Amino acid sequence: MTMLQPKMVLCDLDGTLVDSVPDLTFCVDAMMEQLGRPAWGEAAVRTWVGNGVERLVCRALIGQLDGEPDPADYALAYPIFVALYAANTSTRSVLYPGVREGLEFLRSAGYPLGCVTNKAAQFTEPLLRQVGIRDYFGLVVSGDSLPRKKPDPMPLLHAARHFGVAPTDALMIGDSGTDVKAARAAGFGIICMSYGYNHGVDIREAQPDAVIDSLEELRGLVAAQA
Ligand SMILES: O=C(O)COP(=O)(O)O
Ligand SMILES: [Mg+2]
Repeated sequence: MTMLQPKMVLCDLDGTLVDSVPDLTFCVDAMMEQLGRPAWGEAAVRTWVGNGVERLVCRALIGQLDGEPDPADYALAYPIFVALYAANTSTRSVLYPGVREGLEFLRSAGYPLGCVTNKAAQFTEPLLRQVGIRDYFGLVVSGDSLPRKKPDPMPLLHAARHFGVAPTDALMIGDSGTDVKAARAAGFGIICMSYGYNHGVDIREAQPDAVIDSLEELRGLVAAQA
């Protein structure tokens, strides 16, 4: 692959920068326990992350990716989950290896950086601060910051406008088909991490422009800003 020369880089959060599944699993399982129902464990929860907190709660209630829970079950479960995750946003969550080095490289190479996640803002901001990477980002767009979230292109296009960059000059780094769809719809380039959450499916099937194993590999893929 030839060196990319974007003018802005946006990073997804869960499964790209932070392995948040240990906290999300703890909260899903504690919620299920409070509801008097069996826990799911990390392997199941890992396949359910990526479309925001509401969908995660729905999936835990029905035990699968697609479909809707009973509205009364959801009304009971959602506030329980939110309270649990507010108290366990970063207790067990860690940066993936190479993330800090990758962000350092992008910053020193002169890129405006944004974080675009489907996680609700009340959790995104503390998580970024608590894992020590909030200051890399000139803009953070959460799942509830705008009327539509990924896979809609809206949050990506909002970030491009914010930084005054044409979508065709923008690069998204993600881990899921949701990120690939949003990037394609926005006209961005898209590189995916091999290690993230994509509902148990190999991200190569979504055909991003490249798949990498560590954010540090960006050194060999994107050029410094002129
Ligand atoms: O599903 C979520 O809450 C967040 O997922 P994302 O950071 O990968 O967009
Ligand atoms: Mg993700």
